[in-house]
Amino acid sequence: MAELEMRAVAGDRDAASAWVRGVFTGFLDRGADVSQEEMELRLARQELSRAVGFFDGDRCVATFNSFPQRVTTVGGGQVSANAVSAVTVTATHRRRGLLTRMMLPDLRAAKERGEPVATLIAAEYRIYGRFGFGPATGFVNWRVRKARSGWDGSWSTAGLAGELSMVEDAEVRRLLPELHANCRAGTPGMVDRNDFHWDRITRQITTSPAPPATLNAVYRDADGTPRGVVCFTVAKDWDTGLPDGTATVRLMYAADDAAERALWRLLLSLDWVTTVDSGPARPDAPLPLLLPDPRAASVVETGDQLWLRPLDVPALLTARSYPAAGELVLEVRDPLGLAGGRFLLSAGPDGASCAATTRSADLTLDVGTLGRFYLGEDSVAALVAAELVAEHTNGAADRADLLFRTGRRPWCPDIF
Ligand SMILES: CC(=O)SCCNC(=O)CCNC(=O)[C@H](O)C(C)(C)COP(=O)(O)OP(=O)(O)OC[C@H]1O[C@@H](n2cnc3c(N)ncnc32)[C@H](O)[C@@H]1OP(=O)(O)O
Repeated sequence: MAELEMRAVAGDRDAASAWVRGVFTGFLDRGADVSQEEMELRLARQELSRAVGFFDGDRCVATFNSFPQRVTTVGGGQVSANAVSAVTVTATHRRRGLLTRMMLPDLRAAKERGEPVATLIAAEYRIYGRFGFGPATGFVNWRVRKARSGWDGSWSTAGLAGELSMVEDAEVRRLLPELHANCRAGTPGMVDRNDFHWDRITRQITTSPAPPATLNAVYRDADGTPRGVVCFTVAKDWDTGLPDGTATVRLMYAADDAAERALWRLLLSLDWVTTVDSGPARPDAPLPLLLPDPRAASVVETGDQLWLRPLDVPALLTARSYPAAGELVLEVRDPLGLAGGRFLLSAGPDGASCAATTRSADLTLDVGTLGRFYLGEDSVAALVAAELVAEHTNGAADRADLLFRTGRRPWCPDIF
């Protein structure tokens, strides 16, 4: 087979259309199903300025995109990121290095632009570690069997400090940008989204695969300010003559604890529903502890969500806050030669500095491993136990945990 060449698709309508169909094929959807209307929407509204692909004749057989993103860090700051998305290589062209040929120049360009980190949501665990990405946030999918939970039919949403109301899709669309921004501000690991995304997930525009039609509820605090939203589906089941339905959360944003509790309470108090499936929920959601018998909530699945690829260690480490004072010398290995080196982090509640140093290292780790604890997700001591971090100074892992760990775990509810 002749050597294929990588091309940018921005500004070339035919190439961009083939690229969109290539993404569908690569994700095992039918490119032929992209309607003319959807193609026009995607070409007009999808951020394709950095999209590249490999073409075999007219067919786009490999796709890759990246776009600017803001990620909330610990302490509520924001870091600029290079978000990687729409990575596909069609089955006919896999394992010939096409992904590698798209990824490497993109990471180098992000580094040149000065973005401290690249991000993605990994379809499969084993794809991206080799490129220096590490999983930085996780999720837990809970299944609550209400009959086991202490539920006696009397649960309701009475007595909340605020108010819940059912709303239609258009109202969710109207409220989502502000709700999401409020939630994002206090949640390390959350990323910004654009209007195209909001239009799609609230079905204001028709795209495929279509998001499921949902029931929607909004929680407003005592001042009437929207603080949370849940969109859920209900599979009704009366086969046995008794109601045995399942409610599944498709989207939930809560800007504070009261909103989060209220939304779970609504779901748990739905009549006809005997099972509540949380979908990929924040890993430390209060859901099980809201139940008289938390064992009624069983873990269906756990997994990783946002992956981080540090590109500039000092810029990244100084973009978050630290609850304690301390110093740490990190030897960061980067086989791709983008972000490696030995760095001294001097951190404290009033700020942090980080710069290259010749001091001997306390800890040695691969660049992707930094992604694992940067937002407070993994414990460094546990990473030492797993031999993902080497500890050279006694107590250095514990010191790192005092600096990096957070009260609540980071959380990225969005797939991009
Ligand atoms: C951010 C996102 O968009 S996530 C979505 C990722 N896309 C998908 O999952 C769609 C289906 N899969 C695909 O499209 C392709 O298989 C891709 C994109 C994952 C990989 O593309 P390829 O061009 O085959 O990857 P490439 O040939 O560059 O592989 C580089 C290395 O990664 C390895 N690798 C690639 N994919 C996988 C995988 N799924 N599991 C394990 N290893 C993998 C290859 O074996 C190769 O290893 P080597 O260098 O030791 O030989």
